[in-house]
Amino acid sequence: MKRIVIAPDSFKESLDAPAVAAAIAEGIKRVFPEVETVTVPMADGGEGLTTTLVAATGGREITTTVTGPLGQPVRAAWGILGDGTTAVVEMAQASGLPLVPREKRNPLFTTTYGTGELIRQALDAGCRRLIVGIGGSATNDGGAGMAQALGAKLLDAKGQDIGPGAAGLEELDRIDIQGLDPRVKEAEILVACDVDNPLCGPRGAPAVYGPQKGATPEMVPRLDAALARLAGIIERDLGKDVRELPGAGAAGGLGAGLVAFLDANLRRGIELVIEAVDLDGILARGADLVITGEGEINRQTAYGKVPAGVARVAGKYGIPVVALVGSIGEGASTVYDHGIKGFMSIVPRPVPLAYCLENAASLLADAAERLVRLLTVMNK
Ligand SMILES: Nc1ncnc2c1ncn2[C@@H]1O[C@H](COP(=O)(O)OP(=O)(O)OP(=O)(O)O)[C@@H](O)[C@H]1O
Ligand SMILES: O=C(O)[C@H](O)CO
Repeated sequence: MKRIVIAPDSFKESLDAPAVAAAIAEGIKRVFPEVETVTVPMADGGEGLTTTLVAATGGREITTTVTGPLGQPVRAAWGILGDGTTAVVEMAQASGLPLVPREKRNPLFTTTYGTGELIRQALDAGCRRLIVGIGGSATNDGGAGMAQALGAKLLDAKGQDIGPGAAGLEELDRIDIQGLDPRVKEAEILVACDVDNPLCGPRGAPAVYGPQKGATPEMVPRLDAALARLAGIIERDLGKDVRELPGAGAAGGLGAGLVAFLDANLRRGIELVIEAVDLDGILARGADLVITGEGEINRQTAYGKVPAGVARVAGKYGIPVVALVGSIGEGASTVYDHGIKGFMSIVPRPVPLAYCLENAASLLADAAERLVRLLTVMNK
């Protein structure tokens, strides 16, 4: 073995993607110090997009204070990529679920206003190409708050600005985008969606992701009706039907709002990241092996998660792909049909999850060492 490309996702709640890649590289070097390890941290649209793209392109992060999901000030980072002109904004930084304490989670009231403020800051900095990562949200406002932060008017029947969250959408009567920040029109906005759900209905944002944000079963139809109301008024006042677009339902309907208000393009997050880090270019130079990974490998993995995306690209160059994972979930074996030749858990013995989360870096390095030792026995 001469060259190994390491292209993992983050392990949620334990390690970000650059740390996962570094730990795997360390484990390989213990056995094969002479092997070239190329670390390419990956992401989809959710948490970690900014760190990943900034690290991959040699860009920089800027930390600022914006309006959090409940209206409180929060510290949030956005990035300028290595090209100096592309901004990366991650909604989870401003409007993400971890920013709301469990007992306060209520998508009727949470807003994406802070995400709009981050977009405005990127425009202020002169960026006219923006990658907006959406996923991991605390919100269900269809991007209404984001649009308000950028100057759109969302008005109730009395001509007053509607309040925050899905509850505000219930009062929505009309939309006026005349006051929208004019720099939005000059900008190319690409959206990295972590999922491809439509806005409403059984596969829509409230039904599928509402409960994790604190929605009770009774609240879900109310949230769904609020987004349907927004979509209807968008169609009437802005002439766009955003309901069924894949990704419209990502981040509580922010996908739909970004298309409606900012004329953005929705993309699968993993595909956008593959392009941004030039995974094709890296693999075209050849490698003996690609190691990918994620916190839990399961049935979802095959549907556009990082390991499946990495395997698709590696497949073009005939490079075998294996995965190191925290947990092996239900349906994990479906990944064999998507180009992943094998996977191994980093868990060493029956230990509590908390131990694995805390010690993920050393467990990963040990597992990487075991993996490459196994992979080479037949070649000796
Ligand atoms: N170090 C670890 N050891 C064991 N299991 C882990 C570890 N880190 C994460 N996990 C498991 O992975 C789960 C998170 O999965 P993952 O990191 O793949 O994120 P996800 O929720 O599937 O989101 P996405 O893949 O879209 O980012 C955790 O709930 C936990 O069960
Ligand atoms: O934010 C959310 O609602 C989920 O991550 C799906 O996008």
